Amino acid sequence: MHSDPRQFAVANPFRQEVEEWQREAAIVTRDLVRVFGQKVAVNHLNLVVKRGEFFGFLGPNGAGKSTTIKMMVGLLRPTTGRVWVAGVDVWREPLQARRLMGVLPEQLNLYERLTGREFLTFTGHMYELPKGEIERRSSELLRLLALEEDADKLIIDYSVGMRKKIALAAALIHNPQVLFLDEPFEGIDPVSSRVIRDILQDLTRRGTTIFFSSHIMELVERLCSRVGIINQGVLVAEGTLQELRARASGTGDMPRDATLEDIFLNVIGVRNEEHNLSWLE
Ligand SMILES: Nc1ncnc2c1ncn2[C@@H]1O[C@H](COP(=O)(O)OP(=O)(O)OP(=O)(O)O)[C@@H](O)[C@H]1O
Repeated sequence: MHSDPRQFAVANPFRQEVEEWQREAAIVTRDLVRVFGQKVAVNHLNLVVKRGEFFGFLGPNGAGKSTTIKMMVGLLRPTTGRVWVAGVDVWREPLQARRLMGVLPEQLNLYERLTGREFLTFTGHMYELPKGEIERRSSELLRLLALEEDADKLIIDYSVGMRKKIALAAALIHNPQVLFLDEPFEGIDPVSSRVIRDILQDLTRRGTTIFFSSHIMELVERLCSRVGIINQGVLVAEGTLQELRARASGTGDMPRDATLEDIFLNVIGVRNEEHNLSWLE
């Protein structure tokens, strides 16, 4: 181990090259670890997400998805390891990193006593956007996300889906380079779900990188250019859907037209067994 970075620079002749691809990538994690007591929630995660990718992050309940996202966005300090977003070290230059990213966390931390519109205005000011621009972007986001009618209602009176949508609007208002979304479609109705999908696809076409976690396999299959699967804190598969399919069918376990759900269940080791309650006759 090289604890002194200068020592590392001398010892590692590839350092410059490494730093170059780090700058070019949208997200890089190196040996990311998070331990809670005896529990290793994330175990030496090494991941590279390229700019403009729509990356789906999958895993069963408790696999480590939210913990990973929290470490990536600066909400939870890693036990060890490092994270770069758009070339910026998230834990060494947190303010600079925050400007480049939009975040929809799992647990929404909203200002309940503000109206939806006030919350967007507040967020826009935080990112030092000009007043006129904040108004323009807020109105457009509220209209697109069908929140116009409730824009002047307090957030405390919003439904689960409305809260998610206003949080998403706040994550988008500064036009971030990298967007982190933890379960963005949970609690969202089909109409808004379609709108959000369209917005996200448009964003990636314009070069935004999206890293999102979801349990909705069909959506991930439809939207994502690449997928990572985490199980018990370990990244167990990663690639395009075609690559994952080819790998799985190469082992003889999967048909060539396997769905993402088939691949997911196979990778995390769920066999095709009957699941019945013994006491139901
Ligand atoms: N603050 C915490 N204190 C202790 N343990 C935690 C804490 N946060 C997460 N964990 C544990 O870390 C593991 C990973 O949790 P995490 O929330 O990252 O999973 P997840 O993949 O997002 O799950 P889900 O799909 O259910 O949201 C779990 O075992 C969880 O109990």
